[in-house]
Amino acid sequence: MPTKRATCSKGRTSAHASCCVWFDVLDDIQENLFDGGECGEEVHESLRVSSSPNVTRRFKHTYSSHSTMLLAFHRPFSPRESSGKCGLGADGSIMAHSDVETLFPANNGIDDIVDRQRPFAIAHKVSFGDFIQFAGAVGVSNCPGAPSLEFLAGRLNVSIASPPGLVPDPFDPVDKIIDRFADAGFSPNEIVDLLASHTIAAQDHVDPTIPGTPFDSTPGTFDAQFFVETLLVGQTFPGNGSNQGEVVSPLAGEFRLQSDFAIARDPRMACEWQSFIANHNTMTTKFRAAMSKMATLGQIRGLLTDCSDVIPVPPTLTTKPFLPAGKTLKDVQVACHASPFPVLTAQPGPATSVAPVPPS
Ligand code: HEM
Ligand SMILES: [Mn+2]
Repeated sequence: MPTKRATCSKGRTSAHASCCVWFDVLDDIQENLFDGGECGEEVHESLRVSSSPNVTRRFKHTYSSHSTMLLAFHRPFSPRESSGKCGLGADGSIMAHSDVETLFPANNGIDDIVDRQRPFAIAHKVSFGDFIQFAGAVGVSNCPGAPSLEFLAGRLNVSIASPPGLVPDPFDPVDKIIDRFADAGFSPNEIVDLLASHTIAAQDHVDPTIPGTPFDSTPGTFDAQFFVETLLVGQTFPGNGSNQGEVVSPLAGEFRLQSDFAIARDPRMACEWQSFIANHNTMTTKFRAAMSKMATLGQIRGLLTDCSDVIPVPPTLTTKPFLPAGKTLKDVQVACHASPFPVLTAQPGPATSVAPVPPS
């Protein structure tokens, strides 16, 4: 029997009438937080994405997945254990308690986005916890190649500030990172799944002299380049030399986190890492699943309403993973020995440098 869909603003429909408010939030943030929501189709194929404010920045300024991670690590106190009073977990505490949580070193750079998001949540009378997840899903949907993320609404606007030290730092040893994620219920492979996010990411604070330095040559595209380029032999620092949590990168203008370098080569995770290079669909499917899991930590799924039909469908990816110009297979430090390294075409021409992501 066909169920009747609720009609929301501008004739859009949702399975649940209570989801209609999110179409209005969508319009507002695409226009006023994401610069019109155009995640530049022009971005998707180029390492020279820098001339327009691109999706990486938007992603950061709307998402800060580290806030989600932070929330995720509230896990030890589930709603049940805390007598149902506080919706701990993905509860929006970073927005309600930004005075405390954005000071944690691992949340470096998150304060500005939290401050920019908060008024939207208040204006639309939605909870901080819901808003953070929604903005993340909408931000990702602006990136070509990304999955359309699940979005469930209904987190209470009640939270307590997180204790420090729960979110991993880029200089943490792999064992410690695995432990932190395990505390939140994530397997080593799921860490890799979540790290697909670093394909649309840049650093501002590890080396503050070169803000906007991306982790792969295509920070405007949700592709597998991050998984390719982290396996290349490192050569130079893009900025002023070695910083805590930084190791040499293979391309001028590209930044490499020590944690990404180490996880890519760790025998527990190397095959998951390599598998995404040849299979974009696996990468996005697993990223979506891990993000759903993270977004509902500390929540009871059955008490939330599925508003995923409000999230836009991301543009499709038209590129395939490649070896950056000047690189050959010999430059790849293959770390998975269970399956052959995928065949990649090399970008023609001389080596080029990766353009920084401009501040918005
Ligand atoms: C393995 C643990 C992780 C470590 C050690 C780590 C570390 C970092 C660091 C140091 C930065 C640069 C921050 C700055 O200087 O501004 C960064 C950026 C970023 N990370 Fe992670 N990360 C981890 C996992 C994750 C996860 C699980 C997600 C999302 C699911 C994520 C999403 C991002 C994004 C989107 C950015 C880019 C922000 C921007 O473009 O400005 N990271 N990460
Ligand atoms: Mn990319």
